[in-house]
Amino acid sequence: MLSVNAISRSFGDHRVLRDVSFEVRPGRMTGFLGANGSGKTTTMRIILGVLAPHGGSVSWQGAPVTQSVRQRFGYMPEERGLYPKMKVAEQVVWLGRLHGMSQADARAATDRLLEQLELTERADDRLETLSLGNQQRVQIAAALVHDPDVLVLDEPFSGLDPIAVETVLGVLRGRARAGVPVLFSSHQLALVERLCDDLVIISGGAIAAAGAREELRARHSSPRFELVVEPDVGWLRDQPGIRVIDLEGSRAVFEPEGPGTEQRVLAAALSRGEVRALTPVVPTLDEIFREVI
Ligand SMILES: Nc1ncnc2c1ncn2[C@@H]1O[C@H](COP(=O)(O)OP(=O)(O)OP(=O)(O)O)[C@@H](O)[C@H]1O
Repeated sequence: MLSVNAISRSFGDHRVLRDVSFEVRPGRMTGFLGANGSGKTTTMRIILGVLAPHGGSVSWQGAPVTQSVRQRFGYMPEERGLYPKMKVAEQVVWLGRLHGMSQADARAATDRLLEQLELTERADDRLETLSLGNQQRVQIAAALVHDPDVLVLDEPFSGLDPIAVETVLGVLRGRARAGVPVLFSSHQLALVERLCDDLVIISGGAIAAAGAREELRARHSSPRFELVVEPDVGWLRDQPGIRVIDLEGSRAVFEPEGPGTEQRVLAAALSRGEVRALTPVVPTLDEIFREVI
């Protein structure tokens, strides 16, 4: 497990991170969310040792992260640092070699990754001749070539079309299933909602919420129900013990003020006519995000 333990960091007088702690668990995709400037990239840079924290530490498997441990991390930085004039495969092989791989192992891993990322046909093209989305896939290959123990990816899905998102997602999920902790930042909440197991939400340099996605959902949801009836649900406004959130025509969303109240509402609805649905409403990640930041 990768643990971030109470890290803090300032730039001049600007305190950018305050006591940031969270865990990235093996085999899980952890989404790192926060508004622009909230401290995601700074946190990731500290995890990778590109930047030193002013307080706190980062540990891997319970021990402080050293440079040799970091050699086994895979990082996709915000500033995409590949060489535009170098050929795609040559570049990924070279990065594998920098991580200590033999030429043959780096070549085999590169070929495998380029195939998984659907880039085999571009292997001998210079990076600058690829579309931005394809360059982004090469960045993913560069982060993964040495089969890292931990993956830290800054916005790996930005700029990818929906098909490319699925391709990259398949590759990352494969690594997670093999037991690798994967931390990735993203502003695409619908995407994060679909693909992450755990969430870390940072706001103004401090952790606003962290935990398993479903746990966070449960914690941040006040029980709400959607009721759909025939013909009209206007009578719901006069029901005691509930708060009507939204009502239009035959559909309404309400919050029961006490346990079991929704059953009384259901009985009232059935006594008036046809009930099409009474469904619990689960908050979206977008709603949770707005609530906690
Ligand atoms: N090298 C630096 N020098 C001065 N200030 C910095 C430096 N790096 C980051 N900051 C400041 O730290 C704050 C957090 O920046 P950071 O890049 O970590 O945010 P972020 O959450 O990754 O944002 P975004 O979603 O926009 O990428 C910002 O106010 C930024 O201006």
